[in-house]
Amino acid sequence: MTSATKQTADIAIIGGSGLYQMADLTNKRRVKVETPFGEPSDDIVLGELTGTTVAFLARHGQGHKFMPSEVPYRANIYALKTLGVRYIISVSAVGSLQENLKPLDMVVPNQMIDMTKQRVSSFFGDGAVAHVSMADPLCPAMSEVLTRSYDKANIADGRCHSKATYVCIEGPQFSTRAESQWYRQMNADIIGMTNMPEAKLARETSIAYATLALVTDFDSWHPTEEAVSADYAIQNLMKNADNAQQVIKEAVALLASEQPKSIAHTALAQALVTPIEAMSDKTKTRISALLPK
Ligand SMILES: CSC[C@H]1O[C@H](OP(=O)(O)O)[C@H](O)[C@@H]1O
Ligand SMILES: Nc1ncnc2[nH]cnc12
Repeated sequence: MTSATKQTADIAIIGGSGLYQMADLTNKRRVKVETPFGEPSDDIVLGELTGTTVAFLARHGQGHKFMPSEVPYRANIYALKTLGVRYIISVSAVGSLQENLKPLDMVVPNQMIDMTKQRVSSFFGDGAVAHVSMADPLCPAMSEVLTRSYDKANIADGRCHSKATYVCIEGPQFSTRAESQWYRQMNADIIGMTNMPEAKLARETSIAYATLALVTDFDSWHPTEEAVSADYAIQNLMKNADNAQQVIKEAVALLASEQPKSIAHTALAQALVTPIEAMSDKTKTRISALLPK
């Protein structure tokens, strides 16, 4: 099968707020994927980017219909797994919790703190137990590719920072000033509402996952900068969406040519506690895409 007609992809992009499509994707075909966990946020768009087939999924759906708590995270990740995806580039708007991370900067975080409260964060259960390692929640090899891609893209505005901690809140409301200060005391650097449980679920499916975070605001802690509003964040995001797509293009080319090994690719092999033979047929069917063949 030529890459132009492939219905599978090695690399996926999950586009967050403000990134509902990729301008340079060619030969687009929309794929509806049903999963045992329901429907994904939207059709998945397969297409070619710099000669490589990629899968694009708008996290909040076209028209931004799903709140962070409502995003069907399990269906999204499971659907990408069934398309053969091994690398997910997650693109996200974030607030800055540090003076040196400024709107229009990009950040490739390496750590996460999960402060979400009402999200299902595992594919397991119903007689199947697995405990994947989340010590390094974002794939180090892919993150290194993202920072290199930023340098290759020659972005005129802002800077790129790495080794930062992303704190994920439930939302949809932004944080109070007291909460924002508390996250700073936790040594969090950036704040968002979506990358958990996405990163946990990706790890359970053995897909490498890394984040390109676009700084849009100073959240609510800053003594002189305006406290974040959706309008303010989206205006800054729109200024940076084209730049993000240039970085993604470089990253896709590097991932396709280098195919980096990821700690995620073998994550489930070390984590499954329940023998497959001990699982019910119903459970095995439900998580079949995850289980070793
Ligand atoms: C519109 S700003 C708040 C919104 O943006 C971020 O979403 P995403 O990670 O999908 O870019 C943040 O988590 C909130 O959902
Ligand atoms: N300050 C903020 N808090 C949570 N999510 C965000 N997304 C963009 N800015 C944000």
